[in-house]
Formats: sequence, C-alpha cells, structure tokens
Amino acid sequence: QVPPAGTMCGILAVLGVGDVSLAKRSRIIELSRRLRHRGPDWSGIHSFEDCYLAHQRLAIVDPTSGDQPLYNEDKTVVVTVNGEIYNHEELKAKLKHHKFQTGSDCEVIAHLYEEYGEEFVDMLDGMFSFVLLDTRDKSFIAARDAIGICPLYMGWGLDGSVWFSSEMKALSDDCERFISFPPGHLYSSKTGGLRRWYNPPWFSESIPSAPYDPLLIRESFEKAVIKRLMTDVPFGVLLSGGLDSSLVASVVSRHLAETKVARQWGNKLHTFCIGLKV
Ligand SMILES: NC(=O)CC[C@H](N)C(=O)O
Repeated sequence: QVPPAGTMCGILAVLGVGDVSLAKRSRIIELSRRLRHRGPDWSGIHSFEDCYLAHQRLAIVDPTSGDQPLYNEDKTVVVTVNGEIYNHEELKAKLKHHKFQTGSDCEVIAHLYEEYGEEFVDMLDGMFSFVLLDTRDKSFIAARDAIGICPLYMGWGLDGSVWFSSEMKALSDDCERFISFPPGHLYSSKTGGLRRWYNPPWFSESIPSAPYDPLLIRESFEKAVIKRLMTDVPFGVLLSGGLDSSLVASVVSRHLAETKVARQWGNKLHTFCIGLKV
C-alpha cells in the first residue's frame, strides 16, 4: 500500500572516484539515467572535484523551484534527497538566520547540517534517503529514515570510491561490493562507519510496557495520514482491497478539503487499484 504522497525520486552519489575526466562524468550521468523512472520532472547533477551528486526528481513540494541538488547559502554544502520532510516548516522556524533559496521541504537538511553538524538527523520527521557533501573538508554523510520507507543502497568501488543509490542497478556494475543501507542509520565519512541514529526508548524493551490504547492508535493513525497530505501536486490513494488502505482513504477524504492541494485541484479523492485480467 502506497502512502498518499509518493515516495519516488532517484538519487545517486559517487564520492572520491579519483577521476575528474569527462568520461567519468558521462558514466555517472548514464548510471543516474537508470533511475529516471523514479523522477520524470528534472535531472540534476552537481560535481565537486571527484565527487558527484545526481538527482532524478518527482516534484512534490515546490515543483517550480525545488530542483535538486539543493544547497546551503554559499553552496559549500550540497544535498541530494529522496523524501518528504513533514516538519520542515517548524525546523525552518528554528533556523531564522539562514536564507532559504527554494520552497523545497528538503532544503532544510543542508541548513540543519550547517547549524548542528551530523547530529541533526533525529530532528527530521519524515521519510527520506539522502547524501550530503560538505565541500569545505570533502566529508560526506548519508542517512535513511527510521524504518526504511525510502530505498538506499551503498557500495564500494575498487578505486576507493563510495557509492549511494536509490536502486541497486545504478551501482551494481561499478562496485566491487554493495549492501542495502540499513534503515535508521547514518554513514559518516569522518568515522568511516555506520551508526544507528534512530534510538527510541522502546528499542531496548524486550516486552512492550505501553498499555493498549485504541484511542491513541486512532489518533496516531489519523495524524500519520494527515501529515502525508503535504503536497503541491495532485495525489491519489492506492487501494489494496483490504482494511488498511480503506482506512487511509477514509481519513484522507475527511481532511482533503483543508489541504493546499484541494484549493487548486478540487477536493475529489482519486483512488486506484490494480487488477489482473484472467
Ligand atoms: N519525490 C521526492 O522524493 C520529492 C523530493 C522533495 N520532497 C520534492 O518535493 O521535490
């Protein structure tokens, strides 16, 4: 079952290839094109020395100016992101002296890094996979959301390069070794390792201690659906035929009229389902 807001966009980052030739750049653009189906709205690439950050965009928030990669004020920090940051407005409010260049929800990642360093990831409420390059010391970090809604793979090239990609097919041919990036983790080039950034208190509980509370479940479920209505483009609900997707559709239809998107596109909910011809 697909959440109301799409999770697509394709990212590819290649860091430290030790080759700044045009041939290498073309190769990386060609590999990024293998992710084109994840984002038809824009293809972007930023290179700094022998590091490349590429993006295929499916525009959700600020379609007109939120193209990626995204930057901090002086473009020393570059990010390529697949995801939606639901609390980006609140986070922006904490970054009053930062100047934002776009209305993209993802730009906040570059500014948070500037302000707080690597430790900002647990401030994000959303689903995401991203790679961030700090050109000042050529360090980089990559992170994936708490439960791995957005896909991410990581690989290592024979030339010492480190790769990240939304799908395996953009790195498998050029990496000697690759892994599925673990959800809730952060990779930092400074320490050279992966560490878990998602550490909720219940992680260490072997037996859940919170009592069953159906009202709380209902409230959390509704909140989870409503925050996913953050979009500037029309959306629909994919119905699986079961109870879960029907519940999602019912919450969406109750709250559709309050959304920004309804003012522009009308408040009729579109639903889809998949069938097989026999
Ligand atoms: N599909 C995505 O990952 C979207 C990225 C970003 N939130 C945007 O709206 O452009």
